[in-house]
Amino acid sequence: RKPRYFPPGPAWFPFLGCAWELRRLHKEKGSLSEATQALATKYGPVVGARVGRERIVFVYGWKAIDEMLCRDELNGRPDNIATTSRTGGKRRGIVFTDSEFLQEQKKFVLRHINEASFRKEVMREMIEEEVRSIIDGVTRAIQKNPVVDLYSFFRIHVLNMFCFLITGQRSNEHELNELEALTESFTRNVPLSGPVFGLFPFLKHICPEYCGYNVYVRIHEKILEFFHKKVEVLRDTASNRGVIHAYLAKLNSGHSGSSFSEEQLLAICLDLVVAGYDSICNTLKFAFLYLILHPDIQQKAQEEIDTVLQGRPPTIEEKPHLSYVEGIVLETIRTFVSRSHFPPRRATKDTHFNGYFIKKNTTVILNHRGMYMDEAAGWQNHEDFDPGRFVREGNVKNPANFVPFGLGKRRCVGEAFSRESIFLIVAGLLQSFNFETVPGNPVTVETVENFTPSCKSYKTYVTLR
Ligand code: HEM
Repeated sequence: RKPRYFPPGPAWFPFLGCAWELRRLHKEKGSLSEATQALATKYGPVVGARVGRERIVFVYGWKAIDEMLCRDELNGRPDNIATTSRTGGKRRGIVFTDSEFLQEQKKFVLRHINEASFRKEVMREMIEEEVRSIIDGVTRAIQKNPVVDLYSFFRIHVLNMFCFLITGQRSNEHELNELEALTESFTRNVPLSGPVFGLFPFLKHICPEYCGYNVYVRIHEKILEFFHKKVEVLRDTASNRGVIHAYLAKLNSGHSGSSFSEEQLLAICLDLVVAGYDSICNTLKFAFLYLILHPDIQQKAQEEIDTVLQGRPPTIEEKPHLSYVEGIVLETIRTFVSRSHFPPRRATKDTHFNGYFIKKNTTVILNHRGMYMDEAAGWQNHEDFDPGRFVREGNVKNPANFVPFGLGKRRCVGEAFSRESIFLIVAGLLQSFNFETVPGNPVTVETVENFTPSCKSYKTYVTLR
């Protein structure tokens, strides 16, 4: 039964709740974020629903989400079979934990990621070298055939950057291929909307293979096992870099606190790769899709790169002078995130929001679309790809209502790493090549919903500049 003062929404039917209506809207609109936008249009910015046994509140629009992001009692994460079966039946990691446990672990990881990433010369050099390797790879490929799938070039190099962040070491080709296959399988098997057995847990007992439970557990076990092997190798290696090393040092210090454990370390590695890798790769996939669709934007960025860099390779130090290229990065991130929701939240106690009652343990889902694809939130011509909206008088302007990495205690831990690595790859490739559509191969910006939003695979006609 609906609790009193629960937000308005579609009718609840026995057993399924509103699952059928959500599925219908999803099909009709083509994406989950547009489906929940349609609910907001009908019922208002805060919509109440039930799917299976879960009560869900969907929140839409900048005003409501801005308020919600800073409410501590709405900062939890769901505690259900989907969030625990990924890590041996216990809540571990960062993405799906909360309370004091999360605070202690997140503080530690954030400090080490930020130290390991762009403030450290060695990480910066590593990323710049990976960008050079992408450029070399594309240069070699187009000598044989100018039509290439750029995405396949990014993936392995971006993965190498991640492994470096986590392990402090370069990974060999065999390891990268193994992790690449695992993340590929993860993306294919874990939908954007979460696994169906998370909402209908009994399916795990009736049809564990068919409902995706077995593959879900298997794939997480394999990724954890990959990092377990890494930890064993790094345990006896003298190094002062990478999240694993810092975490092991903390465990051995005798002052680690009860939330620290080796199982938790493995879950953190899993979270970093799963939460971040696909997001960076798909943002890059969208960036080059929009660039081939807008030769004028490409040309303007190249003129800026040529004027500022005078042939030098792009570096992070030069970023403030390449505001239009940074505009491309921000505009791509805007179009990428607006195709999805924030990771689900949970009310950690009974509370009121926008005049409605939200019971403890209700799942709360915030829609990015209403924050960045809506004139009401201040985005004029929001469907257009326009990097200029982030540039004013030659400087990057980051509007206060542009928070694609979140705000407050649950803010993304990979913001700096993402922004810098995407910038270096986009600037490096634009400096070296021209990108065009392939004649006879139409491309589309339609959303494909994998674990993170993506677009259909496309090929690019690439020539050296
Ligand atoms: C384009 C790239 C990315 C975007 C747009 C993005 C966006 C986000 C957003 C919106 C959240 C949720 C914030 C919230 O719930 O309020 C989040 C959480 C998170 N992100 Fe990212 N992210 C990106 C890349 C990365 C990378 C590269 C990493 C890892 C190095 C990463 C690790 C995480 C983690 C661990 C969380 C969970 C934080 C928490 O639950 O407290 N993300 N991200």
